[in-house]
Amino acid sequence: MHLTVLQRIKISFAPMLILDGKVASAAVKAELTQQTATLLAAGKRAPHLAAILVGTNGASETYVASKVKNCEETGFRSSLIRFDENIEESVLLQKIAQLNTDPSVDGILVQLPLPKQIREQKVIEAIAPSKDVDGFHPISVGKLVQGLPTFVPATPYGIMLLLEHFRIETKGKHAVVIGRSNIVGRPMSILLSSNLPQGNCTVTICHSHTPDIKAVCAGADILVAALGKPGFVTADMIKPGAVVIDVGITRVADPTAKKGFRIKGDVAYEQAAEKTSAITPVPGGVGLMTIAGLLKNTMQAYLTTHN
Ligand SMILES: NC(=O)C1=CN([C@@H]2O[C@H](COP(=O)(O)OP(=O)(O)OC[C@H]3O[C@@H](n4cnc5c(N)ncnc54)[C@H](OP(=O)(O)O)[C@@H]3O)[C@@H](O)[C@H]2O)C=CC1
Ligand SMILES: Nc1nc(=O)c2c([nH]1)NC[C@@H]1CN(c3ccc(C(=O)N[C@@H](CCC(=O)O)C(=O)O)cc3)C=[N+]21
Repeated sequence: MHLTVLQRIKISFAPMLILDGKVASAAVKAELTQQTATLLAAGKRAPHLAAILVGTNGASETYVASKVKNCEETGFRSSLIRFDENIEESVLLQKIAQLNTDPSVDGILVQLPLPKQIREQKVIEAIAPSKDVDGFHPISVGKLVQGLPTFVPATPYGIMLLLEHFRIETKGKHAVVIGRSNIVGRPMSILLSSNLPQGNCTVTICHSHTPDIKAVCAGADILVAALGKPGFVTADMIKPGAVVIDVGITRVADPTAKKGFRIKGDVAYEQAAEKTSAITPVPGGVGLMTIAGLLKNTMQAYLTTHN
């Protein structure tokens, strides 16, 4: 059934809320910009993020460029270190070792995915945990699981910040996370089940072996889709009034679009939105919060070594 916006407002308790990543990330960035200005006024240096990009993957280029731009907007220093697609693993590990001991660098990020000849796990474990602003190092993950202060992976961290910004009540709710990757689904499930203000959910985590995933999702008060299958979540999988967080970012060819592609989320937005109480748009939702989470981690890395 297709309803106009006005009809929807009339039949629901409250109008559907768009969880706008532009608005929430701007609030996070404004706070960080203020903090940086205070540091500079006190004669201290700005936080410094070093981002490493291997090869010329189009999407990775876009994300890293955006991270660097956001650093600049916040008054942070950033260094973009580029390597050829064919570099040897040892060269990358050597660079990381150098950044680990460079006192002018607070955070180190190696953009994933990496080319085949490089073992991702080796790279993740080479980063000093004190500079691990992606939160992918096993020490960071272990602390997260134990509920200890640490760097939280930027995407789930950004989602927690988004929920906080829009004052979404999570306590006692049933959250379903689709996807169990180390960078999104798994840490997301840990945060939602933690006793943080935006946690205290009962969490179900789904993956490619989950039977009857539609029914599981339809039981969710909070549904996080992070599987990378455009339009996977359809209206029949949504409990009326649910909060839906769409993490998916897939480039789908579209000759009518300016760049020749369009970005699609994991949720069939139009049909889903009619049933939700709140939903994130793609683009303009979780992606922007990921960058906000990364910037917050970089400030935290700076403060722990400068205070
Ligand atoms: N907005 C942002 O800031 C970010 C967006 N992303 C996007 O989020 C999406 C997920 O990323 P990422 O976690 O890295 O992806 P991965 O490919 O690493 O993980 C996908 C997960 O989804 C599960 N999955 C795949 N197909 C199905 C299915 N049909 N039913 C149930 N589960 C399924 C997989 O299960 P199994 O483990 O069994 O294979 C896996 O656990 C991508 O679109 C990515 O581009 C990623 C990072 C940041
Ligand atoms: N070491 C590492 N850390 C990461 O955090 C990491 C990574 N590797 N590899 C890839 C994923 C993906 N990711 C995104 C970041 C920003 C947007 C983003 O800014 N999205 C905007 C724009 C989207 C666009 O125009 O492409 C939006 O959704 O509105 C999206 C996705 C970080 N990741």
